[in-house]
Amino acid sequence: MEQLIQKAILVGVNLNHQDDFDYSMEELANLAEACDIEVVGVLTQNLVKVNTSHYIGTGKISEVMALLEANDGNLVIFNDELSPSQIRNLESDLQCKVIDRTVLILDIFDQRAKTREAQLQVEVALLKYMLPRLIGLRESLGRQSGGVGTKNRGAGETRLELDRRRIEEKITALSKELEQVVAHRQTQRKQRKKNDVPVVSLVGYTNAGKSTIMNAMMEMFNPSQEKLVLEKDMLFATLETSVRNISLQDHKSFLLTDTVGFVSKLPHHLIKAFRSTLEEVAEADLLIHVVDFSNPEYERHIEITNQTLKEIGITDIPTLYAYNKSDLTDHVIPEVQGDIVYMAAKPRIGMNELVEQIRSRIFKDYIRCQMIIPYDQGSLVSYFNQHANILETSYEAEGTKLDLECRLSDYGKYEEYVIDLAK
Ligand SMILES: Nc1nc2c(ncn2[C@@H]2O[C@H](COP(=O)(O)OP(=O)(O)OP(=O)(O)O)[C@@H](O)[C@H]2O)c(=O)[nH]1
Ligand SMILES: [Mg+2]
Repeated sequence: MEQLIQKAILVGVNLNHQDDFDYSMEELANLAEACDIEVVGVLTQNLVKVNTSHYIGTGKISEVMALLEANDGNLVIFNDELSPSQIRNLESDLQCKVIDRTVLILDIFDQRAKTREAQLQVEVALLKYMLPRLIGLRESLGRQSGGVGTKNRGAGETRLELDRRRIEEKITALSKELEQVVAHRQTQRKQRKKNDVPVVSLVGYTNAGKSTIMNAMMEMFNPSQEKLVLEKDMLFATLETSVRNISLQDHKSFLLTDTVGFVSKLPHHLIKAFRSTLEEVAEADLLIHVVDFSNPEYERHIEITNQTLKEIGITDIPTLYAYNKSDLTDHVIPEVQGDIVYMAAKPRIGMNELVEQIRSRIFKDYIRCQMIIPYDQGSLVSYFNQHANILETSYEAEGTKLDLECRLSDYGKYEEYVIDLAK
């Protein structure tokens, strides 16, 4: 473990006046903070085209150097992914460690990953990020030793070739292990699917309040049964998908999943690595897109989240928007406007409204009917008591008479006992 306090200069290039540039620099500072790095200076440059050798213009290099010296900095963080040769050139000119946004995000994920699956996913992403950088290094060594082509391998080159092979083998081994973990989870998921319970997934930008909503729901509908999930004021508090059963008062139930949040410029390898985690989301019947409505940039967050969802192939799942943290705004809460619920999960305002909106969207396949269940089928009555909304129970000569709302599939199964459809 490195004990040295990291003091960083952030460097950003604003290519052709991107309107989200300032915001992405602010976010870079938050990412650094999440890695326990102190930001001691920021430098930006407007460019029409990046400088292939150093990313920033060579004139700017001395400015970075001056900032490093003046602030005792020992690290430079670039807002965009750098090529292997750019990192090399910058490090040799600046005489200090240079990293990019991608490494920062990978590092946060690496620190936070707790389950084996998340750890494997992050490790694969890290190795995949390293691989081309290693090859870049090999190319430069090859050039130095004057070797061209593959016949004339220098000693250094061979070693790197070995390193490269080792990394590739490791990626293969880890990917295999990951596949097994994923297969296991898929079996569990299939099992759940068979039970015919709707799945609702919380999605959204990191720190929007997804885990807080999950916990609030559990408090309301699943008090003692299962563990709460971690909610914390930091980026990427949640990395693994948790699934909890939410059973409403009328015994209609659904599964609620909480998962990793998104951020702009999420490294491609990472999105790919987390695809299996996000498969849960892909199979949801309803998405709750959680938005930090108190964040001035909330519209941008919505856009980035939708874009990321699209990248993992999620486009046509009905979506409800939870405009969370509205307690920090002037907006009246709770309020429902179409697909938007203005609410605040932390002080528990608008939770009932949110649940009502979920309910009206996912329990469409319920049917109201009356049944008479013979007295020798007592277990069926208790089944319905647990899995249906019983509106009235009375005892007739032929059996127990239930006026109930039950799942269509149960209705089909026990149609022989139905005496009347909805009144
Ligand atoms: N004021 C206020 N704070 C909230 C509200 N909901 C959540 N928070 C706080 O916001 C922070 C982030 O909440 P989380 O639930 O961890 O957010 P998340 O979306 O799960 O974040 P990641 O797991 O990092 O993607 C925590 O400090 C919460 O206490 C709210 O309605 N109002
Ligand atoms: Mg969370």
